[in-house]
Amino acid sequence: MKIAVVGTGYVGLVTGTCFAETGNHVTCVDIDEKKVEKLKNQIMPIYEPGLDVLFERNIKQGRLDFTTNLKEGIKDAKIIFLALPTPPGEDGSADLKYILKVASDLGPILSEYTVIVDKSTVPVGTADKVHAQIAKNAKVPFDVVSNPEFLREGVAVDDFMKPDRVVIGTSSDKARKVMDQLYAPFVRQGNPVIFMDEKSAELTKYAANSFLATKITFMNEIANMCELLGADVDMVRKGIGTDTRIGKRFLFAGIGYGGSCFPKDVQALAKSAQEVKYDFKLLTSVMDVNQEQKTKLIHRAKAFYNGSLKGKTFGIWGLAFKPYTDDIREAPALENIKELLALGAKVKVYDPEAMENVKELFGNTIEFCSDEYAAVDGADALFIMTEWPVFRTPEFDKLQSLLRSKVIFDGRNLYDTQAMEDLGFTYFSIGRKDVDGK
Ligand SMILES: NC(=O)C1=CN([C@@H]2O[C@H](COP(=O)(O)OP(=O)(O)OC[C@H]3O[C@@H](n4cnc5c(N)ncnc54)[C@H](O)[C@@H]3O)[C@@H](O)[C@H]2O)C=CC1
Ligand SMILES: O=C(O)[C@H]1O[C@H](OP(=O)(O)OP(=O)(O)OC[C@H]2O[C@@H](n3ccc(=O)[nH]c3=O)[C@H](O)[C@@H]2O)[C@H](O)[C@@H](O)[C@@H]1O
Repeated sequence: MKIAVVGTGYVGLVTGTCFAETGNHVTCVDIDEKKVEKLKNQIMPIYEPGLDVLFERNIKQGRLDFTTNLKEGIKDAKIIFLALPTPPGEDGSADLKYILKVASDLGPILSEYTVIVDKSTVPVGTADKVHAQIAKNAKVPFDVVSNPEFLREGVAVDDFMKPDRVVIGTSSDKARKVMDQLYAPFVRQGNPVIFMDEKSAELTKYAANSFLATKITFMNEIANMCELLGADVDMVRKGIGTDTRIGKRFLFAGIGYGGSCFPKDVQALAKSAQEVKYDFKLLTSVMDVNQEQKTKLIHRAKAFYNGSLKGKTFGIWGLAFKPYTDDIREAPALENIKELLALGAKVKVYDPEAMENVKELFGNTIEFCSDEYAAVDGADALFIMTEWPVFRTPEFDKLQSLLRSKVIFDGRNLYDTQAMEDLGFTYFSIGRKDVDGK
């Protein structure tokens, strides 16, 4: 089948590449000329494990190509995916300007029946808006379908190729058949394609992300209680996660959720609630708690250093919002760096993948180091912000000799507290007992 994907960000690239991998011919369209030039030269603009191999194979086999020209890109396409940004507008609601612009451009250039698919995360009612926008100038029949994406960065290929479920919102039998055929290879393992109406599909996406953000936030609050009561959040996590009604995943306490989606989607759902005059109190709390959680370790550092961080040097391990990505959107590390600089501290950083993206933001106000050990050389303490595997088993001897004093603020609970006590570290983590290295 011939498919067009409009927007070659994370979702567009994974969607396009995976549909090519299952034998379709995919043309990806983007207005960013530099990006399209790179893609044409087989340069992958994002770091996503496993995607590059599929990407190169499908380009070589002639199933995946790129253009900046929408009309050329959608030629003969039976399905057009919109994988466009939906960033927060000034009031926190999802800004639909990118989607509606492409919808209005599509109207006059559709030449036969086409299924247009909202792959972006969009508020309830967007499929209707996209339909109305296209209909203004369309001369041929078409359907607009909602097909939200649930992939996670870092494991995006696996999530896309072997989804837990595929959600498709459509009230058209014709569109349903086309989508069913397209997704057949992805659900051979028996996971379902769940058909529903457009509005329910749109809300399903916000409900999923908001539920997961709430689950994490709940554990962060339990961690805060653990600290006050002397309990251990890792034990509590194991204790409740083994209950299959709760489940083991997304129960890890830390320095708050970040990324390009949880923060914006929780905010957008709260805004949608406001618009229909519903007071979604839970979401407001989730956002407030998450905000406080992000810089929690700085408060602990301030208390440890008798109120002032001025003149101190801190090493930071991890900049990306989570491991296996170079994405720094809403990464807790960024807020911590800003706060440390504002308090007069010096900052040295290392991340296996995200350094270039952070250079664009902080320039020479912080020191970028060649590896994790260089980042702690001469530092007063280490802050751990992202749980990259390389940080899990450091050479503690080396760490001890490089740090000015043996102090670690760990936002991801990477180390065993007893082991840190045995090694003589002063060790602060989340929801567990503090280790006083004296
Ligand atoms: N990043 C993720 O892991 C996930 C994102 N989503 C949702 O998918 C949507 C897209 O997200 P990302 O891929 O992260 O966005 P992104 O910001 O990385 O990429 C969007 C792309 O669209 C392009 N674009 C903008 N206007 C265009 C136009 N008129 N014509 C052609 N291309 C245009 C941009 O140049 C950019 O390359 C968002 O709604 C997001 O919430 C959903 C699931 C996962
Ligand atoms: O809509 C989206 O864009 C995507 O958002 C998330 O995926 P992603 O943002 O890639 O990353 P997650 O693995 O969900 O992690 C999000 C944040 O939560 C944090 N987190 C996650 C799990 C956990 O137990 N604790 C925790 O603090 C991570 O550190 C990270 O900052 C969802 O998991 C995807 O299903 C969804 O498609």
